[in-house]
Amino acid sequence: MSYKTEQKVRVKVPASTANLGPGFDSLGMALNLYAWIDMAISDQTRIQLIGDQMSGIPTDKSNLIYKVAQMVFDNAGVSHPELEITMYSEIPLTRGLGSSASAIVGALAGANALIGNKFSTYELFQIASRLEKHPDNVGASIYGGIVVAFWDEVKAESIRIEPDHNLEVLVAIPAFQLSTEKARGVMPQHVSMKDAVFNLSHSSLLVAALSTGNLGMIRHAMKDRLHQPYRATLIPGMKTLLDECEDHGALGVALSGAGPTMLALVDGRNEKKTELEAFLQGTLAKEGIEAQLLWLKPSQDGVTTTELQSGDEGLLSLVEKEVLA
Ligand SMILES: Nc1ncnc2c1ncn2[C@@H]1O[C@H](COP(=O)(O)OP(=O)(O)OP(=O)(O)O)[C@@H](O)[C@H]1O
Ligand SMILES: N[C@@H](CCO)C(=O)O
Repeated sequence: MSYKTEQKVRVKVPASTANLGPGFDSLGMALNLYAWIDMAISDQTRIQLIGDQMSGIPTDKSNLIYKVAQMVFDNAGVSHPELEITMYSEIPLTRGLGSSASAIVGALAGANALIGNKFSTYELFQIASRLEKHPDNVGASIYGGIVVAFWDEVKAESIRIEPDHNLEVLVAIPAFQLSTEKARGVMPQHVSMKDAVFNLSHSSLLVAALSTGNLGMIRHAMKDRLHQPYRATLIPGMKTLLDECEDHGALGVALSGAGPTMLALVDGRNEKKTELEAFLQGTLAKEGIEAQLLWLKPSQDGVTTTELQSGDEGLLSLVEKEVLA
């Protein structure tokens, strides 16, 4: 079988926040912070990573994006061992905003586009869930919006929910990194039936609240007993934020993904935004943690790809001119 081979593609992929509190490994929301990847089949592999977020990421064939792209080609039965890859990302690395999912999804979409989109979006979601081992971040980065999903180690299924147009997101991104591996390592192997029921009822209610635009219900629903109490030992100040953010204007608060970023959902019409900012930053500062605050929105768009023409400007030039959008 032969495929139309594109020369060069550009992928834009959103960041994501996983869990939203009780929806451990099953709820994700795409955020309007993005990574871009240019990918082309080449005669020699060259990997260029642009920007501060990329520091420490390898630029040889051990790079995750290169490896995931090769997996797509192998699955399709084609061989393109040499690739030219350029990536620029606004998504902070290893902070709980889905940087690894953005790399996996971006690589899958880019490589798939180069071979004429042999795989459907659903098939890419299956591969991405298998690679990431949970579908929440990758689902949001692929489909955009809010994604409810499961992965049972054989297949993944998901439904997208449209985020309420008043929903805004304030994130506090600590200066330190926390790997998902480490944050999963502090969780117990078994939980009580009581805690399991607590989470399934709260997660179900949260999904219903988000689906119906019942923003007032979020403060009751966004509570978790499966992972946050354990992970709070890794992030000083987290327990205070979980207990008190709602008194300072948040609709609800959670650890973003595996952390260390803290995330507050906010009604855009709320007048206590400055108070919430001060509370988040002040609480972390009291523990000696420097944190960057960012106001974000849910990203309606999931991953997108465009075919580049020979005259199109490269990512580096667009980043330097600050016109990348
Ligand atoms: N652009 C990239 N290229 C190659 N590897 C990357 C890239 N982005 C992330 N990674 C890999 O993913 C790791 C971070 O994944 P990890 O799951 O620990 O955090 P995260 O994805 O940022 O947060 P979370 O999964 O909690 O939302 C990095 O240390 C790096 O190994
Ligand atoms: N659901 C995952 C997201 C982080 O990758 C976790 O909380 O470990």
